[in-house]
Amino acid sequence: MNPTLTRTLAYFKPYWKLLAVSALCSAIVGGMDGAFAYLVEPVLKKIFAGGETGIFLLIPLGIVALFALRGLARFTYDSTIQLAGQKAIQDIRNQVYASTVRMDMAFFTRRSTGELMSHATNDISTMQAGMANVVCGLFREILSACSLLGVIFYRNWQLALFSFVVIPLTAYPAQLIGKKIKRASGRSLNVMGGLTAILQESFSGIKVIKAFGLEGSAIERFRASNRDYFTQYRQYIKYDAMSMPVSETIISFGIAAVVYFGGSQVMSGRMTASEFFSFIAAMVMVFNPIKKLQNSYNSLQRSAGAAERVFRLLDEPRRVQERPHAVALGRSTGLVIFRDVSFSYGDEPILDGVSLEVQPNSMVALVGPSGSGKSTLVSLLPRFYDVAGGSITIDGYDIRDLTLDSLVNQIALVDQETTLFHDSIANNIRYGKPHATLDEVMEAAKAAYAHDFITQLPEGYDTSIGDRGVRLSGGQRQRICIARALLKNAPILILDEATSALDTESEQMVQKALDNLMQNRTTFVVAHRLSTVQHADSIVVLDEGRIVEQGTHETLLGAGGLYSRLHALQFSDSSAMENNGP
Ligand SMILES: Nc1ncnc2c1ncn2[C@@H]1O[C@H](COP(=O)(O)OP(=O)(O)OP(=O)(O)O)[C@@H](O)[C@H]1O
Repeated sequence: MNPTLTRTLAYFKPYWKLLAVSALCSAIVGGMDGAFAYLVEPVLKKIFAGGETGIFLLIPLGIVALFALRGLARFTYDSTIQLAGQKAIQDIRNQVYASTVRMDMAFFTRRSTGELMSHATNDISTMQAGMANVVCGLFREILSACSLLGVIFYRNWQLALFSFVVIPLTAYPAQLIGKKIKRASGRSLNVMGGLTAILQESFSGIKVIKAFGLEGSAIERFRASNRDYFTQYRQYIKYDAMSMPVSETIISFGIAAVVYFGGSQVMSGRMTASEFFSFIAAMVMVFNPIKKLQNSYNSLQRSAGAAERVFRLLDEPRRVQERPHAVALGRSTGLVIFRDVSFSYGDEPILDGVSLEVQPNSMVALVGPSGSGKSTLVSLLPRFYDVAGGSITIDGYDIRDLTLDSLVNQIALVDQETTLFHDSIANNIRYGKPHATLDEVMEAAKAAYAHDFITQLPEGYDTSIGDRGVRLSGGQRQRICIARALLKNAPILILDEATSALDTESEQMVQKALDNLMQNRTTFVVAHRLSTVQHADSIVVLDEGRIVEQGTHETLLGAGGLYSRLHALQFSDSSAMENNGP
């Protein structure tokens, strides 16, 4: 069996009881199709023979009873199989989300958000449609076809053999068309990924689009992508619509031949008329499940394309992995050592031979020109990426030998993105410690200078924020992020340009909050504005991925190197701004 199909079907395993019930009911439905065709013969015989009024009256009652039983079986069959299908799809969707969220950062920089969203929504819906169609339809149609074929062969095996010479003729074009559908549908889904990416980008960047008056070109870009999707989908429609008429036309030749030969057998007395009717009834009925099986095949091809994409995502190797016997580190002292660390995102080396020892509870500032590798260096500490050479240790443990959970517990991060989720303020702060009490949340908010503005909001700590919630200023958002980090109370803190997006007034407030946060922690500060890091225990100057200077503000100024040049540049900038100011 096709490995994608085998893997998809494996998701049904936990729901085998539902499948068993549905299989039983589908056996009843399928078997009854054969019974109906078989009964045509004795019923017609009785009618044509005439006389037995009692039995004659029982026939309509029997028909109603059989249909009622078949209806009940079909209802149970349909509802149980759909339930199993939904449960399996739910598991796949959960697995796709969990495995995507757990991927390393390199994975997310390689793919667009829209593309990932498309996997979790469009691809899984397509898989769902295919699976419902196939798993729901396959078993019943096969049974139904088998029982009807039984009747056909029982009634007249020579005529049956003759009839079925034409049936394999339908298989070849059906298979050919099915393959084309798979290719066309795979392409249309790829374009759908692009479409979702444009939607996601333009809605999240709507401010820039408006500010630059780019609505027109955004609409044109979307239109072009939408047109592409339509073109691809048109291919799919064409093949899908073609498959049925082609096979039906081929089948009609067979039916004509069967009627001719069967009719001549009746006329020559080798078969009774009621046997012939029973044969024809079964023959007419058998094309229905066969056609449905062919539809299921097309649907299967389409969903196999989507399933392959979903499985490819699930199989994507995770570059950052937990080692088999990883150590769960308790609260560390915060001693961090980088030894001869090198790193690159692609071919270009980004960090080269970086060695740095950071003492517990000290503050180290990383400064240097844009692109010198400051953010990259700190992103290696929580293992957003793994070093290419050298090592990083916390309390003497190589971070790659620690469990991922215990490593993450050592580190709190505050960056300029101030990511808040669509949830209450209290719960946003709780991301730092999921089971924190409201008192703990408030204490953290007070230390982060956020308590006062939070209590002035309409619903205080229960106010909803994030994408669809109340609007907060950059400084307020940042203070909530700081409260979150305070609540986490990790021994190591990373501040990556935490104040660079703020104006001077809110920066002062955030700086006070940060001062509280930095107490008794090893702190890495990535900063553009040198004024914010003058009091750091150690200032590390990076240039083109190497440490070129290290020392305190005073010693570095005295040394007259890159730091003093950057400082002079910023100092002249700020005095120029003051001179030109209002
Ligand atoms: N996800 C990524 N994929 C590929 N290259 C990257 C990625 N992130 C950063 N880079 C590259 O790595 C280099 C160092 O970037 P990094 O952000 O670490 O520098 P930085 O000193 O923090 O810069 P800035 O001060 O402008 O934030 C740059 O050349 C950048 O283009």
